[in-house]
Amino acid sequence: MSSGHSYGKLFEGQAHLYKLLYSFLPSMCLKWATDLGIPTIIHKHGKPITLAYLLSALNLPSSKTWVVPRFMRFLVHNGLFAIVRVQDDDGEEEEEEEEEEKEAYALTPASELLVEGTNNHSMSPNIKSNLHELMIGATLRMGDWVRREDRSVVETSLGVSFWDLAHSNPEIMSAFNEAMACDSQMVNLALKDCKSVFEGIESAVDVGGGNGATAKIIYEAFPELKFIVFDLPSVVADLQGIGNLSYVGGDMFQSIPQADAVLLKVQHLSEKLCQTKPENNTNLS
Ligand SMILES: C[S@@+](CC[C@H](N)C(=O)[O-])C[C@H]1O[C@@H](n2cnc3c(N)ncnc32)[C@H](O)[C@@H]1O
Repeated sequence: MSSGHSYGKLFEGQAHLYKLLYSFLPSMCLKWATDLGIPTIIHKHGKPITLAYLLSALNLPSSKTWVVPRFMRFLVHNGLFAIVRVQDDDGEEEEEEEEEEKEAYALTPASELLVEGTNNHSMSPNIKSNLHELMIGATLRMGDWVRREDRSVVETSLGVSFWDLAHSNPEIMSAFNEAMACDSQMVNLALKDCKSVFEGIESAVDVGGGNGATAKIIYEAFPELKFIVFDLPSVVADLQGIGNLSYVGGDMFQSIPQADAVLLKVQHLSEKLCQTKPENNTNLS
């Protein structure tokens, strides 16, 4: 070969390529488990769930049940679930037979964060929004995006920016806001241990604060704090402040309101960066 790599190295390179090629599979299986509500099923079961119970809760066509143990094992390998041994209680009628140990699927800390309906820090809206087919479809167009003048891959893929898409499509906007809000609920957990961070501060601004989910959590803990949620005018237009919590519209790349502390939790920074030339990004450092 002209590059000079030995055949042995090229075989290793092929294995590495396959690894990169299929590295989207953990994400897709994460979406599969979230869409089917498997973390919630396990949680409601109240203990690790055997395959038989899981299949009965999922109620899939019989032609598809073979998928479940394979995907579950893959997700166990990736840390989303754990396998434990339990006494056989799979509900099948086995009269007077000795109880047998079976494998069962248990929640890990990661999948516990995907349980829906029982706590206020479920991350499943985040999974659904970030792995939405429109977003995944857009990332497939990165090659086209760099060849064109489009500001973002979403624009290359869909013809409009993500924000224009979201503002004209209530379903996308609400999925996005839910994703951001559930991520913000994690602040609740952090605040329990880190209250000192806000002590001694009289005012704060949450830049790109969305619908104020993070702000409300902090405001509840520190009602004396003058808290501004700063976001695009179209985002905050219909939002009502309360007490010391207020909403201000504007463009963070032009200016932001004065405050003692600035919060910047903008998960889609890459999207934003794709829309902003590097010399304008110094504000973000
Ligand atoms: C990923 S969301 C984060 C929302 C919130 N910080 C949270 O964590 O839940 C990014 C936010 O930045 C806002 N945003 C985008 N461009 C902005 C700009 N130029 N000025 C102010 N806010 C902007 C968006 O409207 C959106 O609400």
